Amino acid sequence: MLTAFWLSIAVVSAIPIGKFQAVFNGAEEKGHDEGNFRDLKVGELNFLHTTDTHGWLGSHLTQANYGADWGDFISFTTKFKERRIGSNDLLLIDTGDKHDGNGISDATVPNGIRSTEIFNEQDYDLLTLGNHELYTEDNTILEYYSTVVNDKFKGKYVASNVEFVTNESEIVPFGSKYRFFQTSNLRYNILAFSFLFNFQRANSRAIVTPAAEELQKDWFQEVVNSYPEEKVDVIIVFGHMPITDPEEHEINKVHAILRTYYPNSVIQYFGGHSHIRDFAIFDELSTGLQSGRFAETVGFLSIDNVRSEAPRFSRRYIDFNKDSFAHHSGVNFKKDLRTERGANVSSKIGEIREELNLTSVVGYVPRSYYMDSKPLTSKKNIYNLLTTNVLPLLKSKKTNSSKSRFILINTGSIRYDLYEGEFTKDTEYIVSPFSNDWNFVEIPLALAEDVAAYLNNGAILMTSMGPPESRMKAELPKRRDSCPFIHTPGFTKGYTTLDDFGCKGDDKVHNSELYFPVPNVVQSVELQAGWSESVHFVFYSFIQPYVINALNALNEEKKVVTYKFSDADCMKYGGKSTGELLKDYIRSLDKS
Ligand SMILES: Nc1nc2c(ncn2[C@@H]2O[C@H](COP(=O)(O)O)[C@@H](O)[C@H]2O)c(=O)[nH]1
Ligand SMILES: [Zn+2]
Ligand SMILES: [Zn+2]
Repeated sequence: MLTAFWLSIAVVSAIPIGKFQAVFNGAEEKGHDEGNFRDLKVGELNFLHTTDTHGWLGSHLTQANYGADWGDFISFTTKFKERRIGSNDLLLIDTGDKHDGNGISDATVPNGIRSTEIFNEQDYDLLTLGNHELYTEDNTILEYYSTVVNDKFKGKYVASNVEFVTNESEIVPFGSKYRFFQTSNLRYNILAFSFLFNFQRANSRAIVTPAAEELQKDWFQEVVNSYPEEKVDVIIVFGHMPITDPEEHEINKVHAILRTYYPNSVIQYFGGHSHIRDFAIFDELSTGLQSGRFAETVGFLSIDNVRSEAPRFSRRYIDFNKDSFAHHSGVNFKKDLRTERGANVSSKIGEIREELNLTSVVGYVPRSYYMDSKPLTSKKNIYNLLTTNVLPLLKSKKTNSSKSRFILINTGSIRYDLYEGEFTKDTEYIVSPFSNDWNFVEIPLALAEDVAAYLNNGAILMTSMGPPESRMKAELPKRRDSCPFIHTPGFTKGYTTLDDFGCKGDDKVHNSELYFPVPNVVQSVELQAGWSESVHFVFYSFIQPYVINALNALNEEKKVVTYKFSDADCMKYGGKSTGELLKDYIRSLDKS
């Protein structure tokens, strides 16, 4: 397999990049190439952006690159504002997905109830929701009543294309449809919108309208009438929507619509959902920033000459650690970074960890297992571990050892590498946070044996089955040249991000990570000797629609059965979750 180095990707923009490079001349910043920091270029209007934090508020305990917690982040933004911004302006923005992926958010019922208190300690100027706030009613209700209507964020929580169904079954906006305000120092007139991507799996308490459709509604026309171009300095469009979207191009459609009303305005995008660091040039007056995932990154963007015809944009991806935070906020030592409020939040996080027993040890992981920096065939690949040693441990009342069995999972159900060392209660939520039911259908082997291949070749499924970042990485081979592959003794592994401004966006030079493509689904196969009329085909309830679709498409072609598959054919299989089976496997290693 050709080794595909993961470095990130260029962006599909509406107009040939070459044109923009002339406008953004010298955009490829002259960042340092040795082991010290690439600095931030503070401008008139500055932004710090987070997205897809997924409950990672307590730092990455095993990765120093991301060793700051939410309290340190609060200290950083305070010090950064005090010491670097001066008479300019700074806006803090978040673009959703705030649980599902860490014990601090997921070890409570409902998940997020304690982590939301911590998250909301940050003084965001603009915030919104992601699809993970809409999978379950509990999460949606919690998000609405704890954050949307929280006085602290009055007017600041914007969701232009999402509505909430209240307890009284009334349909109301999920926050503000837009926000018009002036920045505190330079009094820039800001018009802000927020769009969630076209997420169609929302629970009954929320309604999502595709962004382009939403912009046809009267409310938007009224906003344009109230705030015509001459009254607006900058339009901010922030939301849980990828900045680079090679499949749906949703953000490009939004941009084209806004440009018909605001042809000469600066439009600044902040995106999320695909879990990558990214920066895109949309046109001479418009760029987009995306700031990774899991509190590994604070995205920085500045705009200078805001009111001119040639605004200048600068971006930086800040590693979420105290060295970076101290350096960029201009304090000499990490100890000087701490603020009282930040310190209080950090100690609250420690209390929650204790209270939720997150540090309790289940077993010991003898070696690290990776999602995509080892190939699927490697014993160090986590999907290889699951399909070989873990999924076959699944037992339930339906298990019939005389029957062949397939167990299929979507690779997006695994959220993080499994590192060598203690497997704690937190590890289960980090690696496999979704509490999915196991369902099954009893089908002929002739159909069962082709389902995985079908699901792995269906491009349409890319957007909702695989790990979020893999959707973009899979596009890698079609992109422009990648960045130099860095392997320098003493450097730590981390991100080297290729974006529309080149390869020097990361605030530190890191050794590059290898990347190997990840399919949409993987499966364990247990074929019993002898011919068995039918097999048990077991799968996550989350992917049931895709399994039914695959069976009917395959049967259309192979004519194995004379009926169409539907939900009625799917039965509960039962048994332990993948996270629990993984714990059982790790415990068994201790005994051997
Ligand atoms: N097996 C499950 N996979 C799930 C579930 N909810 C989400 N997912 C996976 O996550 C991505 C979306 O994650 P995001 O952070 O990019 O929004 C999705 O495409 C699935 O692959 C679940 O309940 N079970
Ligand atoms: Zn996410
Ligand atoms: Zn998302």
